[in-house]
Amino acid sequence: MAKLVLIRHGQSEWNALNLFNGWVDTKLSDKGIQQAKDAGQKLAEKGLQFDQAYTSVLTRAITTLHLALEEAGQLWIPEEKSWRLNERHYGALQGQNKAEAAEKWGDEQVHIWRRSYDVLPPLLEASVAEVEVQGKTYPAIDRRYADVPADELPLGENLKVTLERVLPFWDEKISKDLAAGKNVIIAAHGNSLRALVKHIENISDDDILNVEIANGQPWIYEFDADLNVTGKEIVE
Ligand SMILES: O=C(O)[C@H](O)COP(=O)(O)O
Repeated sequence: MAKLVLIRHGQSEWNALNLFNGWVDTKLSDKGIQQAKDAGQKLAEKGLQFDQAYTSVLTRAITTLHLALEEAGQLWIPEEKSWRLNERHYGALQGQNKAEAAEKWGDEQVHIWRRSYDVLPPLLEASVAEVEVQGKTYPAIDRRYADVPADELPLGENLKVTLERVLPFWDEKISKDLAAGKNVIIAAHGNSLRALVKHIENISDDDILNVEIANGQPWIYEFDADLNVTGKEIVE
């Protein structure tokens, strides 16, 4: 019986400001740091022992993984980072305030952009090199993506496209570990994890709209050797 723990990163500085993050590399807020430590504490209390960790190439997820594993006394386990576990790319919405976007385009349109399965957000223009927020600039793309084929680098993603780029990583890495009986922990993002959950639980395109994963909240799955889900717990 292999276990898989999914943790959405703790609150980021931009979550706290209600801004669309996407691929912009924001840090954890103080609250987010505490949420990540609390998650690790809860995993330790459950006696979970991990064999492999995966995370994205975004600081808020990496930091969450490290804080949680440190709290659980397992910072030493093998870990791998991949852009395939990144948050969905939020296109031209990145850096915008979610409430202001709803005032500008309407609540319904913004909800569709945020939660629908297959509607793309407004795309970022390829020429846009930086996102500027409150006088600070953040690179839209940087050298961490140097090995990603140019035609795979997104300018905006819906959940469907996010799932399509997460799936090869599930097939090549995560599912193989689980089939080998390894316990795996993944620290990633609200929407890359919703994509994974959709795949793992075979959730319909309509029903995935209502799935929300809270910051720092561990979701624990148990699998048999054929990768059927035999148990699920959301740790409050
Ligand atoms: O990218 C973001 O802003 C968040 O991590 C997820 O945002 P959402 O809840 O609006 O999809």
